[in-house]
Amino acid sequence: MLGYVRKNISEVEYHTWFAPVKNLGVQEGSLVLGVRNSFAQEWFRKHYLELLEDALRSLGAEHPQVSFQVLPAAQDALLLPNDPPPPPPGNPARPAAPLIVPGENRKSLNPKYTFENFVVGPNNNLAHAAALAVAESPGKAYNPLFIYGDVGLGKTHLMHAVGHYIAERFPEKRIEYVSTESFTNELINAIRDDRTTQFRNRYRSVDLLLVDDIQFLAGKERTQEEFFHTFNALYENHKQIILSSDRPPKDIQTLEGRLRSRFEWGLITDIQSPEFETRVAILKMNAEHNRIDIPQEVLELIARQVTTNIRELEGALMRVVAFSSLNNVPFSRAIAAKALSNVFAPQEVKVEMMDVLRQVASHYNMPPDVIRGSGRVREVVVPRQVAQYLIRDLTDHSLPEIGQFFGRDHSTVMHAINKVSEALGKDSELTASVELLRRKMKGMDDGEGGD
Ligand SMILES: Nc1ncnc2c1ncn2[C@@H]1O[C@H](COP(=O)(O)OP(=O)(O)OP(=O)(O)O)[C@@H](O)[C@H]1O
Repeated sequence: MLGYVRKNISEVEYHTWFAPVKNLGVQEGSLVLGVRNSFAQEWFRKHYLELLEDALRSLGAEHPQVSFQVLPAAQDALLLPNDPPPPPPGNPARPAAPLIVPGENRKSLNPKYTFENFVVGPNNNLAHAAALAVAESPGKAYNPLFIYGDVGLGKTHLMHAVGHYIAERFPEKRIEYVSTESFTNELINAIRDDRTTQFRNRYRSVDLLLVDDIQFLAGKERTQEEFFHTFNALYENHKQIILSSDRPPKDIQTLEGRLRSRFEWGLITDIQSPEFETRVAILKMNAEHNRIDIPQEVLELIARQVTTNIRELEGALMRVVAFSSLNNVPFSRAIAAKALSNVFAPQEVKVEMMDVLRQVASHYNMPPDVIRGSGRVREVVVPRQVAQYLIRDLTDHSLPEIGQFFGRDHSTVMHAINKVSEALGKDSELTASVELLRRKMKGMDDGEGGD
């Protein structure tokens, strides 16, 4: 909603009126917004009601209703935004200023970005393990720790998690989190105002320095120079440095060689897009956090729609929640599909090997590991062959890759596929199973009719 509002009013207006608003949830079909005082309440009613209703409409609400409630003074004083404000239009989706939490040494950390709230999966387990190691022995384990990966995959989250962990154990340690953009701007201002000494002292006296989006150093010679000295000062004093980037150091163009080599001194680790199970687990955790009781199958539908960016995945969940509560209907796959249909083009669902195995296992009512195991009885061999056939059919994986997944060689897989192909159309039970599974996997069989 805020994203919509922000596009339609000036930045000043937005900051004056909308930044302090608190979401009090949906009550009897109406979205209740907490505002500071009765003056604001009146102002919102007069000037922003229609805009807010339009915003809800754009999110799929058919009969949007918004009301305003004055917050008690104490709540007002403690007012914290629930989420980082949305990016201004035109900028890539990333949170703006981090949230402020109490605790002297972690002022700039987002309270949500802790290890407890980080779901570990095959896509991020190495980065997670490295971050934990660094958190346990800062300045000793890997220095610097360099985390890279695409947009919205949890780099900032992991960095902050290290910050929280260290802040808790060592309240006296100074922790600084900064985006490369802010670092650059601060430096420019410091030079302009003749305050470079203060600037240097500030960054060279921290115990843990977290720098986000270090790829933006590319082409900025003066900032690189300054960062080089900051890096050296911290490194020599065994202070921990963690850097994030959308690409590994070797791919950052126009980065000075001496900086690149320093970035490679410690450990370089990447985060990949999460696979289906991890996406579902992240959604589940988010739902539990927000005390939303939402069926597993709905989470699975969302996880199939959004496959690459976790920020978007979370956005999709919130969209489904908003859609169903504003329209006062319970969660279902059909409702979720509807809520997401305007934003995410119904896509060919990308199926992964593990998805197929799980579906086949549940169809034949046996654990996935048994199907992948070494058993040779017919009850296991048939599901295994069906799984291999469907993986070949529905994914881009090669025979050797499928073989590896099942711990077998590619000729065994080829044999399995041939067996199933030959039986199709002859063995009616097998044919029905394969067709049912194929439909399920393509997301066509949602059991809800054509809603
Ligand atoms: N493994 C995870 N478990 C739970 N939440 C996650 C996980 N990874 C990312 N998230 C959530 O996804 C959102 C985006 O993560 P984050 O901002 O850390 O991404 P990023 O890689 O730093 O993105 P950018 O490149 O835009 O800076 C955050 O809300 C974060 O909490």
